[in-house]
Amino acid sequence: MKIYNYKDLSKSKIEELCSRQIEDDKLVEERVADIISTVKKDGDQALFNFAKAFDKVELEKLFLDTGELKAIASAIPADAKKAIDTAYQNIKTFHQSQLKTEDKIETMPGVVCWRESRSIEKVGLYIPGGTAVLPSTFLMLATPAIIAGCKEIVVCSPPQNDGKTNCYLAYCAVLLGIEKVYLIGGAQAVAAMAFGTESVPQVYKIFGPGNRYVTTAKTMVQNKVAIDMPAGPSEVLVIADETANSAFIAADLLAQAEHGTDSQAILVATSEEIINQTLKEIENQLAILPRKDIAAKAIANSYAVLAENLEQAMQFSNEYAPEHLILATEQFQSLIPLIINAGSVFLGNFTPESVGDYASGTNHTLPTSGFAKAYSGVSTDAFLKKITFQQLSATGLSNIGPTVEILAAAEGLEAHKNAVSIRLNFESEVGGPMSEDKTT
Ligand SMILES: NC(=O)c1ccc[n+]([C@@H]2O[C@H](COP(=O)([O-])OP(=O)(O)OC[C@H]3O[C@@H](n4cnc5c(N)ncnc54)[C@H](O)[C@@H]3O)[C@@H](O)[C@H]2O)c1
Ligand SMILES: N[C@H](CO)Cc1c[nH]c[nH+]1
Ligand SMILES: [Zn+2]
Repeated sequence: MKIYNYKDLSKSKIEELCSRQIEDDKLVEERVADIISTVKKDGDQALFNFAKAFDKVELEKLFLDTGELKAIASAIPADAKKAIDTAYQNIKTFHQSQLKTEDKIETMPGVVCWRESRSIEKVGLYIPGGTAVLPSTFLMLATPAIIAGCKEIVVCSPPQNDGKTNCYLAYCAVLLGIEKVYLIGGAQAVAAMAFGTESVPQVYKIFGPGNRYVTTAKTMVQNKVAIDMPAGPSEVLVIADETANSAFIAADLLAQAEHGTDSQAILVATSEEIINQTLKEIENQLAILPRKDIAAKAIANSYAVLAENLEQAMQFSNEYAPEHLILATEQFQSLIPLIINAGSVFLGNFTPESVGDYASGTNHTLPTSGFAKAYSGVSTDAFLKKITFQQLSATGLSNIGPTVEILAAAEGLEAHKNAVSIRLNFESEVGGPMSEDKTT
């Protein structure tokens, strides 16, 4: 892990450090474009072929049904079942609290405007399953989809070596009442949900994290379907001062590093000692990790920055716009107002990022690659559309009508003007403002 001194960093070096560009990005784009067009052309057959090529399994069918899911789920150990149930309850409680009805607003006398939510009818959820199967992602995506009231929920996850999925993922399906899990991974899963195949229903919006193939595919199908956001390889940025614990910081950095070799684990500290101690801790903790090779590569591609103070550290963090931001300092309260860009924030020395990954209740599907500058993480809102309504009484129309007539004339759109004038004239013909105002 390289160490930089913030005061020596030029603007262009900061930009380079904050960019998540990888050399073979172009190659991935070409491959993904090819996968998408093959799925569009060959449908199910392409999915069988890609499962063989990328997941090394010959599938007999592309999905597991309820009976199969129940049978697989029955192998789940009791403690895991209990842990999933607890995580589910917290995620449900937090996401249910996001359902809000908005007030009706009278913008002028007799002019009433409001918004109502409607669920997106057909949604597709991608559950990663390449380097690790992530049943936690199933909870994070399906729970808000169900709360929002989505009618059709299509779930895809890569097949495992036995051509099935594991008992944890199957248990989530049973718990959530999802009747089918499609055994499709990578860009081909995204293409299948975007365009539909003989077996896979087409959806209106695709959700879920994934590796570079999945994320690139999501960005490429956006002229056909909506997507939640680019949620690619995991990343964490830890801001630390002398009140932090270097063993805790190392553990948090390694937690995201073990997701994949392209994960990013960034430390921005106000003390050289904390950086050096953390690097030592990383070495110690790496040694005992089963996925040490993956984590070590991700750590090697990551870096530390020495900042003069916490405000400067925050400045770097806002430029980086991390998926996860950990404020490993007793001073975290004063930093909260300074946060501009971050997916999800973990406050103080006793809030490990892993709690948000699994069970605190917040969603772990979050923007990466700097997209936290513009996107939010998945929430119940992401599964809803907000439809605006307006209703005018006769008084309302006479109050607002002349304004609209003038604006329509200014744009040279006579028919727009007339849609107002015809009503105002009708009113004056029948004798002044229409008798009864029926504004809701
Ligand atoms: N941002 C978030 O919210 C968030 C949340 C959870 C996980 N993640 C990230 O999701 C990612 C999961 O990645 P993963 O690989 O473990 O699982 P994945 O399910 O995203 O990808 C596995 C699939 O990738 C495809 N693939 C693999 N190699 C390929 C190749 N050479 N060419 C074409 N396709 C190929 C295969 O079809 C395979 O099924 C990790 O990077 C993790 O950090 C992000
Ligand atoms: N850290 C991931 C989001 O970047 C989410 C996750 C799932 N399981 C463990 N972690
Ligand atoms: Zn994680």
